Amino acid sequence: SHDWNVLFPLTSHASSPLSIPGGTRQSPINIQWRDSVYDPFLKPLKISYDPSTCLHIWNNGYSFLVEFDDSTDKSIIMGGPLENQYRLKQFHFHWGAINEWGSEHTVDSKFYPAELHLVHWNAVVYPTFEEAVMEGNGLAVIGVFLKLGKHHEGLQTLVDALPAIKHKFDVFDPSCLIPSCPDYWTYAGSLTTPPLTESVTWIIKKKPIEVDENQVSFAFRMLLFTSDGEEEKRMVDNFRPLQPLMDRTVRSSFQ
Ligand SMILES: NS(=O)(=O)c1c(F)cccc1F
Ligand SMILES: [Zn+2]
Repeated sequence: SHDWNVLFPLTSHASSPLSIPGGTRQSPINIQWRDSVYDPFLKPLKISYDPSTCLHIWNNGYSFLVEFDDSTDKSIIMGGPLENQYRLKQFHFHWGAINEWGSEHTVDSKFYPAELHLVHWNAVVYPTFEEAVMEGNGLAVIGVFLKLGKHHEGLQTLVDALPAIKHKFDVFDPSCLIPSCPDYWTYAGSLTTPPLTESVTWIIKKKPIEVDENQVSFAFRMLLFTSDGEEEKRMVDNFRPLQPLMDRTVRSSFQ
């Protein structure tokens, strides 16, 4: 796994004291189910995505991501622990070389073979994604665990596009990758890749989605970290090590 625990000489913005990685709210973390605190004031998460905002899928050398047109409020989430609505920018996955590990977050120290992150930014308060990345309430990421089980139709659409990685999509509705069970945990955290800024309200769904062996192994593990012509390095184990909980409480939307 990549250890992004490197300290960056990040410029601090006069407008907002930037929390440097190695700070007090880093991600991912282990979610100890019995230590999570039910918060009755947490609202249900409201998700409304417009499939036509889907742009393309590409390999950024660290994961593969599907990017969305975030120039309007067509694909947004609101409610849950969030004070504003947040715009969908992209989703990506983290996975392991084998099915024993791969997720970034763990539940009672259990790893899942992969984890989906749907990245949203607070376009109500900040003019650009890049600025939101630097602010404590700038981002909201929905985390969904993947476990091995039956074939997942929605994911297959993505898997089919992977070989031709720079793939133009016409439409894709990422809500098909989110379990219908409304239960989630939430905590204040950070990006798990550079710049590791402490700007993420994490919303981790309690229920995993099921995908079959081939979808995880063929799809994710055929991707490469390297570009054409370089000596091939399979893209696996692209997850950050667990970070200390420090002075944080994980809240649950369920009892
Ligand atoms: N892994 S993560 O969801 O924290 C993440 C990234 F990888 C990249 C950009 C934003 C972001 F939020
Ligand atoms: Zn991620």
